[in-house]
Amino acid sequence: MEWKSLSKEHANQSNHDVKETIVQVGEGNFLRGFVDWMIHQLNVKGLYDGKVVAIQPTPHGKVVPKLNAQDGLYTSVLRGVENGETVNRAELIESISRGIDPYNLWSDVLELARSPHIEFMFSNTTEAGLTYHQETFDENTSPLSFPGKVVAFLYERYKTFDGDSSKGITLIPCELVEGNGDLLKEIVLKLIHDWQLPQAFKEWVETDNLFCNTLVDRIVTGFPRGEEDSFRERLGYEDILLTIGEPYHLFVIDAPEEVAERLPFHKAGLNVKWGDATPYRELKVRLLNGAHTMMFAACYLAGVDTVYQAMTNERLSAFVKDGLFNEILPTVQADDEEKEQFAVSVLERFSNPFLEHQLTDIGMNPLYKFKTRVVPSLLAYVEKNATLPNKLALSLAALLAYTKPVDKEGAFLAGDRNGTRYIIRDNEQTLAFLETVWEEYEAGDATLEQTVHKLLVNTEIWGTDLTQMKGLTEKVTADLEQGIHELV
Ligand SMILES: NC(=O)c1ccc[n+]([C@@H]2O[C@H](COP(=O)([O-])OP(=O)(O)OC[C@H]3O[C@@H](n4cnc5c(N)ncnc54)[C@H](O)[C@@H]3O)[C@@H](O)[C@H]2O)c1
Ligand SMILES: O=P(O)(O)OC[C@@H](O)[C@@H](O)[C@H](O)[C@H](O)CO
Repeated sequence: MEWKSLSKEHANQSNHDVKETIVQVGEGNFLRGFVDWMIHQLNVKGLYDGKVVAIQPTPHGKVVPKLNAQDGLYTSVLRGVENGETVNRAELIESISRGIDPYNLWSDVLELARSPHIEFMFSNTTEAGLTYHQETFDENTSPLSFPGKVVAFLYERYKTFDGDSSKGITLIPCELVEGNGDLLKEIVLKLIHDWQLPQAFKEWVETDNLFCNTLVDRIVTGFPRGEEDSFRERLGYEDILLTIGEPYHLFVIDAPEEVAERLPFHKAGLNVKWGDATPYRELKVRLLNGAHTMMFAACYLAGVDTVYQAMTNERLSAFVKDGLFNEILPTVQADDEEKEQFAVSVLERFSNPFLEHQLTDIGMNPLYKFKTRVVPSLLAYVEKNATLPNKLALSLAALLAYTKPVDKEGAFLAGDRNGTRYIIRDNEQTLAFLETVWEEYEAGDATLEQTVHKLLVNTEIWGTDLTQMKGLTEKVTADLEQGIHELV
């Protein structure tokens, strides 16, 4: 049977006279399954009246054409257990009006910047996107970096409204980086300096625009590969942007009361907290993201593909629980009951049978994630116990095994699991370093222990010299020699 593609024919709300009030840098799974889903809830409940324009952050994006082909529509499916009940809820999300590819239609972005209605900017460009890149400014073309686009957008707005203080906007970045709002502001100011833009513009950015720190939490696994047929039957249309996630969500936004009034997520029954994100961040990044990062390589190399498969495998789930409860949890500074409860909820969320969270997806930029999400637990454990945490050390060995290249794969490297190729994705410098170090090993110019030493001594990668941790190089070498799948 031929299914119709999702389009405005299926919409419940009219797209006429829509007011575009939110600009969003990013169009990925997470934003669609989280922020845009939340704006939709506000619109539906009459608590907000505005739509989102999604801007593609990099020249390689593939989502904007799909979004526009579907008139900005897509379906969110939330699957899992909520308040003890199994839910499997599909909802047409109508909060996005359109997408813009700024590399082809930069003039559309500038036109948006000139709109008096714009009041918020959301973003999620991954940790790699929220970084400073030196680049030149040409008013007629899109800057390459995310912060560069923000500066160009704000500058156009500043000029259009002649520095009117009421035309500043509230920026709510969702990248999983500590102090994300402060960092975005810092990079924006640095670019304004680089580009020698007027001092008055800099002052307008600093005083009339608000940069908020946030913390986000929801597992969004994206498109349900392999389930296309059953979804067509269920929905009655073809949706190439179907977005699967769990029902659980938490959004912490550090912003003043007036922002909460303009964007009343909490009144729509959403789990949005207004205030300092720091305490939530520590718990979430160390316990949830830390456990994901600790488990992905070891479980993948042991032969399973998804988090759920790992959690339903006796040996692998014992590994995850041991690492989480005995090695990560005691090192996190938080109220005992609160952290225990959070760790229990993490295991429940990982055991969600309705989510197919691919371990290789969690393994994107794995060395960077290990540095920010696991190394703090490793260091704190050794400091506290004067001995190595067995499971975290094993997860480090697994990470090295996972990132050992066998080939190149476009701009990335390829790894091998018993004849199955997977892509090793990280930043350019990290990949070049891995390639060189492992080539020397393969050429017989370094022993395995010397290779592990070369990897662990790199402070750029780990944020610290891991060879200083007594016995770690030897333990990781021994684990690699024995084979990760034997040990987990
Ligand atoms: N998926 C989740 O469960 C989840 C939950 C919480 C937080 N997050 C965060 O969201 C981020 C995105 O996850 P996703 O599932 O939406 O992935 P995705 O692949 O669907 O989207 C990634 C987005 O980031 C952009 N991007 C990638 N590299 C970039 C760069 N160097 N510069 C600018 N933009 C860049 C892409 O163009 C795309 O818009 C993750 O890094 C993660 O920190 C994800
Ligand atoms: O999204 P990443 O790639 O930064 O990390 C992988 C997972 O740990 C992450 O997506 C979690 O599922 C998410 O952070 C839950 O809120």
